[in-house]
Amino acid sequence: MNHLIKIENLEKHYDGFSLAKVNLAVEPGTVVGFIGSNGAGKTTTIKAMLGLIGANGGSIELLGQPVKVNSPIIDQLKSQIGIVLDTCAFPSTLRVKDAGRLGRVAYPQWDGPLFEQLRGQFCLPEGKKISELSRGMGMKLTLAFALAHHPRLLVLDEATAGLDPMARDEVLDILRQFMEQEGHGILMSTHITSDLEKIADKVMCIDEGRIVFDLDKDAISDQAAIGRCRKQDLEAIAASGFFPAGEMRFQSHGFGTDVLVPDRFAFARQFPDVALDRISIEEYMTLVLKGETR
Ligand SMILES: Nc1ncnc2c1ncn2[C@@H]1O[C@H](COP(=O)(O)OP(=O)(O)OP(=O)(O)O)[C@@H](O)[C@H]1O
Repeated sequence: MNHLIKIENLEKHYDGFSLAKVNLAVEPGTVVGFIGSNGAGKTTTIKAMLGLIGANGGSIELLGQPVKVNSPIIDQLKSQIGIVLDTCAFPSTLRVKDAGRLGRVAYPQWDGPLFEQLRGQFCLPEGKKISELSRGMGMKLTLAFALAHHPRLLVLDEATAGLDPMARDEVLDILRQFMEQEGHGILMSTHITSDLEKIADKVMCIDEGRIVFDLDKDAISDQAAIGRCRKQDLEAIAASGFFPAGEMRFQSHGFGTDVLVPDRFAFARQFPDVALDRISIEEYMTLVLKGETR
């Protein structure tokens, strides 16, 4: 199968920060959520992937083509990739309707009626200047622009940040429609992990420039859990050898200790008296990034 995105061993060094051999893949038919704390390396990965900044090592393939910084191949691929970065990409003096004109010039397969439909759906007045749009409206305009040239791949960096909950649901519906078409895929970086609960197939987490987990969402939503432990439960679990040494992750709080349980079924067989709750992506990430280990 041809990957839409295939990054292997990507390295990028800044003063005080490095991307350390990042691997990332997006296959056709999948939505990959890319999460991590502020400054973890999401935007750096995305920019290097799109050839907007140079990399110090590794390989990048977009739609099966090798990519390097400023490579002309990016221009050729541009028509097949919709990009929404975390800022509105249009000059501030432009009006909303001018964005449609730009699209017509930039993309041979530009779909004016689709742009108009999305503009209406997103309540973007055609006469408004870009400088007069709210942050959320700017993101909606960029998304409409990205979708109206019928890309196969969407790359979204914090694209739903700044949108109210109803607008986010609307955008997620549009992304679902986009995914109904064969061969399409999305890479979306976000801090709003509840959006990923609704739409992602895979979730990748980066921390200090390293990928710390790369999982099918079902491995979190269906397979994993939080064990709600008392002190004596924690000791019994630690002593049992259920988790290899150093791989039990937990966080203590006033009411007891939460343990990250990767396989709820195996855990329940061995510790039937420990209460298990479903785990959200956010809780999973917090336990991996902030939990103690034993
Ligand atoms: N042009 C640059 N020069 C030097 N350091 C940079 C540059 N761009 C980013 N960095 C550093 O790289 C690190 C990763 O930043 P990046 O923007 O990739 O994080 P992020 O995961 O997207 O964060 P956020 O969630 O806050 O958007 C940070 O420490 C940042 O300061």
